[in-house]
Amino acid sequence: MKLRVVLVEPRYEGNVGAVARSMKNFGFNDLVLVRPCDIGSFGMAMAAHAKDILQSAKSVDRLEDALEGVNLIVGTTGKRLSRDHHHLRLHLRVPFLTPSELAERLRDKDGTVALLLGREDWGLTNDELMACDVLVSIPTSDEYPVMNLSHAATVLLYELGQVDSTLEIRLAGRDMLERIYESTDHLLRIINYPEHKIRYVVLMLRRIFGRAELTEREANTLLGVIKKAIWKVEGEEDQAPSE
Ligand SMILES: C[S@@+](CC[C@H](N)C(=O)[O-])C[C@H]1O[C@@H](n2cnc3c(N)ncnc32)[C@H](O)[C@@H]1O
Repeated sequence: MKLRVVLVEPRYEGNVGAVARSMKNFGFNDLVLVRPCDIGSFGMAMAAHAKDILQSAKSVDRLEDALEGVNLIVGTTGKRLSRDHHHLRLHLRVPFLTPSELAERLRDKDGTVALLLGREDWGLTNDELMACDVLVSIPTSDEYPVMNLSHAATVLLYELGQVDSTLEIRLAGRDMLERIYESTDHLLRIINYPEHKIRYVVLMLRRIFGRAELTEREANTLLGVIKKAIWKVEGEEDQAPSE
């Protein structure tokens, strides 16, 4: 398992430096910053012996660019009991894990996992959280659940640093998953599935497959089955006598 830490619009250079330091402490080095604040001497000082990670961090304008080549997107939040998050949990059934549960799930998996950490003031938006395959929340006190960005990163990196990846099973790439969703959409259309339900079914598939952490082999098999069904329906349409 390879880990990419993605900080979304960090506002304080000290936090960015402290995250870089923790990354090096636990053996990670892939840091991507989405529209970050300027990072000057204070940020560098906070990075201490991890200045190299800060210097090689990639800055991008769009979250999508930070997720290039990623197999699994993990979102983080301290606000786990709000109504909005209940919505995410109940309706979309995005799994809500503790850091050690996440580490357990990633054991023996091969692929790139993006760990998304949010803004110091707002965290991650609901749309950003909804785009995640898995959500993680560090169990903290109900009285004050929200941690400092770099402290939260440290707890998560500690757990992910313990993940044993000796027997690696390759996770499906997101491009392969996108092909499954597109093909399913196409298949539903050609069998005249009710138009208004198609979007919902495809969204549901996204959630199910997001939770399932499909391997490359499983995704390939599924795509093969869907393609075969499309081919069959289209073949029969071609052969049907015209009216
Ligand atoms: C200061 S917090 C964001 C505060 C914002 N008001 C909120 O509640 O989302 C900054 C980031 O730290 C991480 N974070 C803070 N507390 C956390 C917790 N208990 N579990 C997981 N991540 C946490 C999340 O990435 C969050 O977006």
